[in-house]
Amino acid sequence: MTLHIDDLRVRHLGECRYDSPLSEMLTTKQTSPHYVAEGDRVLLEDTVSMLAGHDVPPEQVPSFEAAGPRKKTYFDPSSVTAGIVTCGGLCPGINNVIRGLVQELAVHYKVKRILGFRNGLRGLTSEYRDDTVELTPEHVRDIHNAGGTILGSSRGNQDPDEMVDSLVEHGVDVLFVIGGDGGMRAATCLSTAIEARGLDIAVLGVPKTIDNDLPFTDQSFGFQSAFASAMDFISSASVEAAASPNGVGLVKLMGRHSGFIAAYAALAANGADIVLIPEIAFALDGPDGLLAYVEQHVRKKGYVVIVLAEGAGQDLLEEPGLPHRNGQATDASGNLRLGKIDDLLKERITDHLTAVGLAPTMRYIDPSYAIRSVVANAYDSVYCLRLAHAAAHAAMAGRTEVAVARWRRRFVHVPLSLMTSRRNQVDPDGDLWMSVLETTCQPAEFGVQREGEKVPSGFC
Ligand SMILES: Nc1ncnc2c1ncn2[C@@H]1O[C@H](COP(=O)(O)OP(=O)(O)OP(=O)(O)O)[C@@H](O)[C@H]1O
Ligand SMILES: O=P(O)(O)OC[C@H]1O[C@](O)(CO)[C@@H](O)[C@@H]1O
Ligand SMILES: [Mg+2]
Repeated sequence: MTLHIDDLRVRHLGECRYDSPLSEMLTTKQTSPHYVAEGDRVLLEDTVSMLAGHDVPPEQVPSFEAAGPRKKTYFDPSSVTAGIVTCGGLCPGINNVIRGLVQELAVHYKVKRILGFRNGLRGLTSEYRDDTVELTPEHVRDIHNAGGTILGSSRGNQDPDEMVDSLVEHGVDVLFVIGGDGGMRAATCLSTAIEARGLDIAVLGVPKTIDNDLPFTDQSFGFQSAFASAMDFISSASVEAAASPNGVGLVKLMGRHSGFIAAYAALAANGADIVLIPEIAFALDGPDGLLAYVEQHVRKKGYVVIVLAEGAGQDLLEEPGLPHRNGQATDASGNLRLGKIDDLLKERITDHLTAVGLAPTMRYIDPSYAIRSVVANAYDSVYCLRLAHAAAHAAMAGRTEVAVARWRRRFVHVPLSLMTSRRNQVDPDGDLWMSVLETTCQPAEFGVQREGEKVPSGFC
């Protein structure tokens, strides 16, 4: 997808006319390796060859608006009511973001009021819109010490107009939506409905997902805490498998369409022999298939450790996502329910190893929600706080239909249209997957050949 600078432009509600309470801090600020001055932009691409591909002057090269405080604000802070909503699956650090928003808005901007809508976007429907919670610095002082979200979350679709009615009823001027891809889509719908009614309400997204599947952000908050937690389960599976006759350690991790948690956790644990992710198809049978490789491993090493992303190998299940597998084809938000690839692998590996005289001891671990309900680690805590600051500044400056993100280590404004334009996935030709292959020594693919390519039989 080739992007033009216009694709990266951010919507403004209007001219910034009020002196920002932070303006004094900004008087001497200039762009440096550690700061991007107001008005400067952050490049989308970062290699010489990619930049050389654009035959345009530097100011037209695709770039993001830099995040951060402005000298002037669009809103008069003292008259602002802010709303916060958290939606979708849990993710470490949501409370940190809520806390950071409340502190920045209350302490520095001294906004009039901050409302938390409860239980996700459901909290903006007519039925639940009065079940709000007033958020103050005192209220949020210690919430970063707990996982989850103090506001609650949910899945399920809501009518944008009904949600806008709730914002109007509560006099909300800026709404912060902390959500994943679905949440960012919902924020876009809300913003469209707000614009259609000619209302002056800013909608800001703070991208949240342990799957790290949102684009145009280096990594999403909470991802690091989640894969650090997943790492411990891989280590446990390795210990168990190594101590068992023909041990098979199988760890299933979250990751519907993107295998980042599996890849990073496996690298962190550095004890996995095989990593299977949704982005790379694999065959079970045949001389280059997964089962033959597992057998070879168990014969040579005595055990094998497999890290499996939940969305991997869905094509191997007869009817992926169909009702009989999980009761319903999709969840309340329309996300496809996945087939149980872990069940298939357990069965096929056990059958295969038994047939070749290596009856296995299966050590299966599904940490499931345990990795996303943890408290944010120190890195994520800092990251969440800084994202919250960036979101508060963007809102007060009248930016709307935009998400805050960290891009190549700088904080930037990403139009929601871009945030929802594609999915971030592990690139089979990228250096992350190369590191996984170097670490596990597994072949680049199991029995599935790309056109005109010979499948290598492994590095080690
Ligand atoms: N395409 C869409 N258009 C409008 N709203 C949507 C859309 N998809 C999801 N939503 C809304 O966004 C909310 C969150 O979506 P979803 O449950 O998919 O989680 P998410 O934000 O993607 O988070 P995660 O994937 O990390 O769990 C849902 O309650 C739903 O109302
Ligand atoms: O059971 P829930 O809450 O729908 O969440 C499950 C999904 O949420 C995620 O954590 C994030 O979308 C996925 O990895 C996982 O499949
Ligand atoms: Mg999602």
